Amino acid sequence: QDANEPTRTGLSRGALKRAVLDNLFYVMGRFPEVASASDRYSAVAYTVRDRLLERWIRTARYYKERNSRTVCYLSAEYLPGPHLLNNMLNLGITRTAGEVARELGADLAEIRETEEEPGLGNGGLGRLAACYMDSLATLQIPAIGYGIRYEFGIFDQVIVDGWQVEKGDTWLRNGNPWEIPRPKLTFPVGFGGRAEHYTDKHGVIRRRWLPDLMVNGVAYDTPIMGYGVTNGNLLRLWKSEAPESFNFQAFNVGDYYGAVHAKIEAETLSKVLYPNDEPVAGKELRLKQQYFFVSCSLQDMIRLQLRNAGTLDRFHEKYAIQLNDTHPALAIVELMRLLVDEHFMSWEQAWEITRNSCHFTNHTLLPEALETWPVALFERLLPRHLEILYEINRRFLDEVRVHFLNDEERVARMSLIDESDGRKVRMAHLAAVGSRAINGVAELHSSLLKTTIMRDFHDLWPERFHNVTNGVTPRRFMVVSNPPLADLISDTCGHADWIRDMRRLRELEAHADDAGLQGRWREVKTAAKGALSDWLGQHTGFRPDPETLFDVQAKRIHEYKRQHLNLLHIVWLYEHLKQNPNAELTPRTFIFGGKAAPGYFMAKLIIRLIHAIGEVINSDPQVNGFLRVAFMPDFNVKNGQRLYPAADLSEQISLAGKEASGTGNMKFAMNGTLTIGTLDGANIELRDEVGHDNFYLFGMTAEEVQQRQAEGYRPWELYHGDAQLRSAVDLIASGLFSHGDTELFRPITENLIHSDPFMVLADFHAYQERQQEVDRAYRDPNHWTRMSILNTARIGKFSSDRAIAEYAKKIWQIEPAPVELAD
Ligand SMILES: CCc1ccc([C@H](C)CC(=O)N[C@@H]2O[C@H](CO)[C@@H](O)[C@H](O)[C@H]2O)cc1
Repeated sequence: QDANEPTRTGLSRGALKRAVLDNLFYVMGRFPEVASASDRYSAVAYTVRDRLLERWIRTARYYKERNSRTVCYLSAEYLPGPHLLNNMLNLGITRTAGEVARELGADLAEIRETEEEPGLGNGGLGRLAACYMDSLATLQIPAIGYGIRYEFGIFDQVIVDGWQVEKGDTWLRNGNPWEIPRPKLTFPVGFGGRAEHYTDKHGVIRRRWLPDLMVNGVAYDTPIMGYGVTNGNLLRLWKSEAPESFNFQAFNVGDYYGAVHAKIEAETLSKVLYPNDEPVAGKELRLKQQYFFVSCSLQDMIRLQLRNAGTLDRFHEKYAIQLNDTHPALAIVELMRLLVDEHFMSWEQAWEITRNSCHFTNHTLLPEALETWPVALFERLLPRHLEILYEINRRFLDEVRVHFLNDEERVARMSLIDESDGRKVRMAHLAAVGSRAINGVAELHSSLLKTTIMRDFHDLWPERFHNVTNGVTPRRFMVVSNPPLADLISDTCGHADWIRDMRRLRELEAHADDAGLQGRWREVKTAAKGALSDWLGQHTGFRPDPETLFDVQAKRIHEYKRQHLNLLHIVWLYEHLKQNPNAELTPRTFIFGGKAAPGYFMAKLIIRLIHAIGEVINSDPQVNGFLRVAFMPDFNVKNGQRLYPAADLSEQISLAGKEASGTGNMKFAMNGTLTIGTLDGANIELRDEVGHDNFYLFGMTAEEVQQRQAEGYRPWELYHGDAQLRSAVDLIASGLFSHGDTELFRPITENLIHSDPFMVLADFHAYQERQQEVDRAYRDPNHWTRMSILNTARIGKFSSDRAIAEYAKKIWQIEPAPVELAD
């Protein structure tokens, strides 16, 4: 360490080593001999954090001085994953940190295992928000990610006798070195009460809200650094607290519960994440959570703009607000309330500012996932907002009537209020009316948006509709997850620029048939499979054989994602092998991963069936040389990073038209995994990019699905008409996989025969045939490896950098604000 290198921010091995020991001593109060793994992790984390803060503060000062236009990403969910290794990569100190750890007799791999991830999300939507925050910083676009600092994130999944059991996610029990509490940044948020007229000091009659319950929102900031740049953006998450945490009066009269009641009440707001990736009707706390973080975020944005510009007149020029699905859609009404009621703007000016500030992304077409809230709940919780919402609706429907004469049906269809069965607020309609841009997350999804759930709005405002196909960050899902592959790619391409510009991966194409590269490519994959097998061995007691084909389906358990189609094929394969012991088959291990929403019975039963089938097959000597089934418990970002590098085949088999995009499909393909999938979501674009010969396609198209459903789908006819299909279904119903209990899986088999809403039986044969093709192809390693290399080489489009560059150009009209490290 040279003498004048600053200790707190030096990046040399000496400086880092000094800093780790200092943090262990001065922050953790430990010395190496007695330090625990978690102490060592914290000491390293604080060392890395110090080096982030310098760049972060430099960025914050730069943006303030220029009052740069800023993206405000409002999301009820974020899945950033473990921070340590990602931040080391962004600072370019991964290798040095590894050396320092070794010098201190520690092991970076052990330290990284210690880190708890902030599981502040359910799945795709939450992880996408995190990928986008990474790319916004890397593209040097000023951005603030606003959300909720749930004390308990998504549950930890443990499997007990084949059943999912949810465990509380105590991610904060060892503290969180990556966040900076901002107690001074506290905003009041009201609930309930009533609205009234009053005359202001200028004699103007105005409207105001008198809530009868107040809570405080306190900010917690997490730096989000860019890769290879100085820029660092902000993830600002809100924690709810009671304005007065202890009521002494109550205490003095011995009402001890009363003394802390308000505190408990208030803190429940940010206590726990709703573990469903589809709405549960009328959950009051969920609506309160949504309003809580939206109000804190908008009050903070107004504070910053008044500080920097002294006026709100150009609020929409300063901020591009992105609504991550309908969960933050209340932002439209709350911004109107703040501008009109608290900053005394005219309705017209406030509306111009609001609808030119907001942009809305839809992430699902599933009717049950479109949020609606009972008007009665609004009346009670947010009376002033309901008034404003009625006024927005009145003016909007006038516009509809003018545009579509004599079409009251359309007016009723488009209204923000669904007048049928108990009057509900349609949050997707509010989001559309109050936004200047509406986008889907893959080409098929965006076009289905315009022809189905948002059809009327597209008829009215075609210019507002866009598509921005999802993307994922290569930093976490290639370089951090799969360093050997990243090194091999950089060696082959002769540069690491692909990490910043994934189109450069195309340079791999020329080497796809190169025996040397092919050999090393297979070694990297096999090593990753070995590491995954070891982890599964330790955590489930079953260690798959890395020599088998790893066929992986990892995502939330949901019937539209059709994990049960995968299982039906496995049962068919099992029966086929039992009947044809000499059948030629590539030894394969089917690996599943994914959480089920706690209240979703069928999803939990599917997890039980995966384990039941695995138990029988894995212990059947007649087949277990060729067929194995494994379940990775607690699928999350951290465990996903073990899976993506280790898969040979990725299952993207949703019913066409149901998966908005999918992002796991991209993460697998980036790591040289081939895909078997339907023409759904981003699968379509992925297949077009990697080449139709390098993708295993099967099944109906979205049109064919719609048509088949329109004609009336009768799954029982397929069941009765196809012996192979019937025997596979019957084998599950027979009790073979449930110790003779023919009741346990009846809900699944009955559902398949009598309703099969996601048309598993209709796509079965196409799927089974395509899987046979996969089986044959895998036996030709050169051919398979060539396809694997071409998948990685041609995956550049699916970088979240490309997606964010598209949002910046098409949706937000924002320019980068590059910050230099030195003045
Ligand atoms: C109110 C409960 C709730 C929670 C989350 C959601 C999300 C919209 C569900 C979700 O995560 N959707 C997924 O979003 C990904 C990112 O765009 C897409 O890639 C997936 O296809 C989509 O299912 C809906 C309803």
